[in-house]
Amino acid sequence: MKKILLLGSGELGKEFVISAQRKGQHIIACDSYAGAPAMQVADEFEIFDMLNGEELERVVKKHRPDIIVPEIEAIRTERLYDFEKEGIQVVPSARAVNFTMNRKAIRDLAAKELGLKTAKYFYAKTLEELKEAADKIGFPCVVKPLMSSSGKGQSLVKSADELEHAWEYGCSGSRGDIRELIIEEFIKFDSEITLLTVTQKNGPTLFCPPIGHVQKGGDYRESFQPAHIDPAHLKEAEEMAEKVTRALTGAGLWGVEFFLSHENGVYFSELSPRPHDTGMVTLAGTQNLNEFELHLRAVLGLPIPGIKQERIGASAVILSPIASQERPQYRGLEEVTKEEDTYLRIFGKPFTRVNRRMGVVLCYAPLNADLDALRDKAKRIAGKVEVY
Ligand SMILES: Nc1ncnc2c1ncn2[C@@H]1O[C@H](COP(=O)(O)OP(=O)(O)OP(=O)(O)O)[C@@H](O)[C@H]1O
Ligand SMILES: NCC(=O)N[C@@H]1O[C@H](COP(=O)([O-])[O-])[C@@H](O)[C@H]1O
Ligand SMILES: [Mg+2]
Repeated sequence: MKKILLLGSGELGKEFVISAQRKGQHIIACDSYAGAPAMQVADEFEIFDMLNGEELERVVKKHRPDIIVPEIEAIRTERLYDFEKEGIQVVPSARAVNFTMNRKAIRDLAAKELGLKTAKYFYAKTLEELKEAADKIGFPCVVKPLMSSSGKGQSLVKSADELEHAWEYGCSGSRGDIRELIIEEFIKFDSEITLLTVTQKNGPTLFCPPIGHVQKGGDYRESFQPAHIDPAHLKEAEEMAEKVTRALTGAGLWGVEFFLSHENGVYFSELSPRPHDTGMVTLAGTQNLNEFELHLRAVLGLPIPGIKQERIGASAVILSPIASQERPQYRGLEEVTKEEDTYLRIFGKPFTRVNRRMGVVLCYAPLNADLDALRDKAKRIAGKVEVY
């Protein structure tokens, strides 16, 4: 049995804990608030600010875990190098977690060192620098904080007079104390995918069938598997995923994000060194092993005999329309449960924010079924669940 310290306890962590406990592991779930989803199913929990290095060290010293599994980006990741030196396994590696928490580190590694194709980009430390960069990139362009996730602080800028707002919005949506943004060329992609990639301690890098997804405001709304893409594009994406995960080092499951364009090919966007929100579609049984089980096996160095697509699947999110400190309630459970081949996962978050993701609807069908119809079904059913 291993002692696993989970840093971040959202919906993705909750599923990971369930997989880990089913294999007899002991989990301490951490987050900044009480009653977080993964804490509800873990063996122990700790509530503290994971961006605070001293606090992080205190918790690591207290529990002496064998393995640290980061579940979010907002962690004092520099400290992870020390823990790794002391012999604790950091997942997938301290380097991977440290590089991916800041868009600058991962983007420069991918574009400059590894030569992967990405959107053109610049960094800006002031509004003036942002304006100069926008001049070079043109409109529309995308502005994001260097440190954020789930679309926080992100804006699509259509003209120069929107830059000031994008600057303010980006700075306010930034985690931590740095005031620096990335400005990117807007890629007119035809589709986007997440390529779940598994790096192993003893074994080759494995790929899941590609997951297609749709985002709104930088946050995922629906995903489906398999995405039907050009085999040449898939091959290119797999090669890029292999390169970037090798450069970041370590064992685990990664969500590697790409934009696909018929005209311009494959662009690397970014990656998570952990299960991906769009990968929740694998909870519909689309594969023999879902993304959380794959992550766990890779982390523990257990064999993965192969990844097989068993059926097609679609996920659609349930967002909160309200902001409240009260425990949320849900209407429409009968509406969902009367549907065939459908699962509902309410994450159990103890309070709401506007547009906070509270649950997901998962639908599946045989491999030869119509994927578009399945996507519509998942969205229709998710629309029947009301958070209040
Ligand atoms: N340069 C771009 N051109 C076109 N669309 C973009 C660009 N950058 C981001 N987007 C859109 O915004 C979405 C979110 O962007 P990105 O993945 O960089 O943000 P994020 O906050 O890290 O999201 P998450 O943490 O949920 O993965 C992308 O999936 C894509 O739909
Ligand atoms: N795109 C990253 C992502 O989906 N992360 C997932 O969302 C949780 C935070 O949710 P919250 O903001 O509702 O607390 C995280 O803990 C993780 O499970
Ligand atoms: Mg993303």
